[in-house]
Amino acid sequence: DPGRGVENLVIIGSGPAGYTAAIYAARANLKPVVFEGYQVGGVPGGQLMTTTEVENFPGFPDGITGPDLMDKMRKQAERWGAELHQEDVEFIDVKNRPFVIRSSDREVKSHSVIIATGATAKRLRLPREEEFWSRGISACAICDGASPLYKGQVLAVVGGGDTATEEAIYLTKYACHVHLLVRRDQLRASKAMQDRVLNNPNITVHFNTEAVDVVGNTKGQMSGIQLRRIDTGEEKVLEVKGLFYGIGHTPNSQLLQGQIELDSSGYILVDEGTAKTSVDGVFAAGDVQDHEWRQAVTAAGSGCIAALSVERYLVSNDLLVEFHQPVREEKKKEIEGKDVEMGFDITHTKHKGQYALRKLYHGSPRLILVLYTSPTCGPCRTLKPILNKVIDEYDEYVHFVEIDIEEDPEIAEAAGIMGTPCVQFFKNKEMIRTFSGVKMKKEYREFIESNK
Ligand SMILES: Cc1cc2nc3c(=O)[nH]c(=O)nc-3n(C[C@H](O)[C@H](O)[C@H](O)COP(=O)(O)OP(=O)(O)OC[C@H]3O[C@@H](n4cnc5c(N)ncnc54)[C@H](O)[C@@H]3O)c2cc1C
Repeated sequence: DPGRGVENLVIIGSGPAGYTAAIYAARANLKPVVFEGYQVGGVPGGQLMTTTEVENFPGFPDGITGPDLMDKMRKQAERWGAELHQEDVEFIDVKNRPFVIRSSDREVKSHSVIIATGATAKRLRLPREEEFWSRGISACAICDGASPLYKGQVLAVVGGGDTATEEAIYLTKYACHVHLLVRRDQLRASKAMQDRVLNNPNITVHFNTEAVDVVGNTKGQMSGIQLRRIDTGEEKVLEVKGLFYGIGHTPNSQLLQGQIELDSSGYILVDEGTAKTSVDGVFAAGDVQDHEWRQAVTAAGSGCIAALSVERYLVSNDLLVEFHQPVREEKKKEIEGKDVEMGFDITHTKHKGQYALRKLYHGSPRLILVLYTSPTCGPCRTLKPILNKVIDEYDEYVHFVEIDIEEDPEIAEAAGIMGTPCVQFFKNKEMIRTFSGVKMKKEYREFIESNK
């Protein structure tokens, strides 16, 4: 209990900036408390959880997937004693001291704060966007591209920058053709990405074109996009089965509005070359204060600067309480592929693969929770430990099966899975509820509680 109930440092965010700050601060024995986020500003691990290969982060000559890189950063922060909570910060007061930071589950007082909340993908706000969200419209090609809904179909991506071009190229792995819809008469993406898109026969680029709305068929499925030419005003329907957004990001600084200085777009203002915000003791790192470079390595670098600045700040204000880490408990083993190969046993609660699902579907007297995942889906990695915890609480009441939709595509298709992660509950051979995406722990708990 350093400082009698007041922490040295709270870090908000768990992208490269947040975890790097956590590693440095934990190594300096500050025992930082990290709010990793959960839903409001993106998943724990941040934006790299939504990408496949990261080929420009130093130290990985053969590249590394975004989720693997973030797993490593998280483990490194945990190893040095950072206290991690997968919760969104809902309220912060940096006008009074000590600062107060509150999530759904706890309130923490702290002498210093690092804001590393990154940025969130923008939406187009089309009239029928909500109706088709996750049922045809997605903001994450990497998470949803492999789903049966999009495989072998004609798809569209909106945007003209690096995100949109990367998504269009990625989707050609699964789609039969990809249309790239660009409002301007040119691409904003880097020259290398432009060349890859323009030379790809499976991508058609539509310049001066905007999406006006989504079109559905009589079965309620998405069947196309209403397009408008910016230059002529001409409208037409482009037949596609999926629409992916790649139109940039909004800084996650809403929590700080009215408390520290932000620029007109909402980016946190810091003194040039430092992590110092307009409030002494509050520091900012990563994309939430950087609209220019927006890279994993620059975010990590600024996280390092922020943590070192916090240490100096605490020392110079005589606030630092050193904390020496206790030995940590070993973590519970998660299910692995080999558990499946070792044979099916209905007395076990956790299973994997279609064989186990079929056996349980026909033979389990319990509520069955099926988690559909895909290998490149970052949010799936966020959800797994959360579900694991909830399943442990209801051990004898539920059976759990994980289905990888790339390994078992026919199961995913039969179940109508349109994106990952997706959770379905079955009881007495009937599907009784679907949860798409990552939900709050309490939503799964409440559903199990009332249906166990
Ligand atoms: C598709 C894609 C591919 C990319 N590929 C590369 C690449 O190859 N190389 C590269 O260098 N960069 C790449 N980038 C850019 C890179 O991901 C970002 O620059 C970097 O992740 C920014 O890190 P960050 O720590 O500032 O924020 P983020 O990664 O955005 O993380 C923000 C964190 O804050 C948390 N958060 C937000 N609000 C709250 C709240 N209220 N309470 C608690 N937590 C909160 C979120 O949950 C998240 O954990 C890519 C980005 C995208 C979208």
